[in-house]
Order: sequence, then C-alpha cells, then structure tokens
Amino acid sequence: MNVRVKICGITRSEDARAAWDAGADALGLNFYPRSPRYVEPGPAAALARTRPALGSVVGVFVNESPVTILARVRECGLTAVQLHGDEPPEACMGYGVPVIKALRVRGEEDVERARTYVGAGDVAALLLDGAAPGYGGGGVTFDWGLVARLTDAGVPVLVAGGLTPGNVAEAIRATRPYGVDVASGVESSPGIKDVDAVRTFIRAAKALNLGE
Ligand SMILES: O=C(O)c1ccccc1NCC(=O)[C@H](O)[C@H](O)COP(=O)(O)O
Repeated sequence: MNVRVKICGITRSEDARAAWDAGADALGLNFYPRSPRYVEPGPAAALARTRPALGSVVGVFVNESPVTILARVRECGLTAVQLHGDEPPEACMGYGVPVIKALRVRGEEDVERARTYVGAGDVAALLLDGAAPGYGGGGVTFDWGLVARLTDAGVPVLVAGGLTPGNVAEAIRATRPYGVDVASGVESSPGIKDVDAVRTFIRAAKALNLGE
C-alpha cells in the first residue's frame, strides 16, 4: 500500500513548509471565497512556490467559472484542480492538469453518482467527503464501508471528511484508498494548521505504507 497524503486549506507559508517537511505529497489551496481557508491568488502563488520537486499543489474550487480556474492554474502553478461543488462530469476537463472531483457521501446513492465521474474528462481521482453543511472542510466522516466498491474496482479515491491523527489509520485500513485528505482535523483554528497534528497525521498514514 502506498497511501498519499494531502493537507488541505493551507494559508500560511510556515504551515506549507512544515507539511512538506513532514512528508505531505500534496497541499490544497482553497479558492472558494466563502471558505475560512480561502487564499487570494497572490499569496496562493507564493504558497505554491514552496512546492518540492515531487510535490503537488491542488487548487480547490466550488462551482467556479472555467476562466477563473484556468487563470489560477496559470498564475499559481497549480498541478491539479479539485472541483468541490456541483460540477457535472462534462465540466471536469480543460484545465491542462488532472482533475480531482469531490463528492459528499450520505449513502449508497452518492457512491453510485461518484461512478458517473470515473473516466469523465480529465478526472484522475475522486475525493469522497463527509456530508457536513456547506461544501467541504466540515470535519464530518461518512460510512467508509461504502468506499471499497470503488477502490476494489481500481478507482483512485481520496478519502476525506473528519479525518484526524487518531482515526486516519483506521480509515486507510477500511478503504485502502489512493490517498487521504484532511483540513480541519489538523488545525488549531480554521486555516491555521497545528504543526504537531500535521506531523502526527502524516506519520500515522505513512506508517501503514511501511507496514506492508
Ligand atoms: O476546507 C474548506 O473550507 C472547504 C470549503 C469548501 C469546499 C472545500 C473545502 N475543503 C476541501 C477539502 O479537501 C477538505 O480537506 C475536505 O473537505 C475535508 O475536510 P475536513 O473534514 O475538515 O478534514
């Protein structure tokens, strides 16, 4: 197993550097203006420049216009875009970088809906999130038992929603995902990462990589 770790909602350069140093594979920069983790394009470009040679910087968008997404990809050097709103499968292409489509999971019907994105456009992975109010970053888990039907079929899935240093290992064992993603579970307040929690989270996730 080689589980990748994405730390989402980075707003400060010290948090970005700490996450890379701790072994993060990807950082998420949030371009949804209503998020407490929103970053303006200028500071986001500076955060993206902390990226090490093999790291990935993912821009998170909610129902954003393609023109704006393309502009952010170019000006911030994003290596992937995460569409975290109500974007249909046909909207998941045209950015010149891989697309991660996020879906909130309440039950089996949402997993079936997720299947409609597999192979659509530039979708390279699905991110399955809990169904908290709002679009993301809500700290709510979902039934991990629903993920296996996708991962067993070889679909790259990032498991998100309510993950913490304390439950990430259990989530990985239950879902055998391509990766895991966390925002609020490693914060002292929204947008401010708790560096010790980030380190513990990454260590817990990557320990399973070493264990198999
Ligand atoms: O984090 C946000 O504020 C946010 C707002 C709107 C859309 C997406 C958002 N975050 C995207 C993420 O990838 C989060 O890491 C994911 O939703 C999990 O969040 P959490 O449950 O807090 O770990």
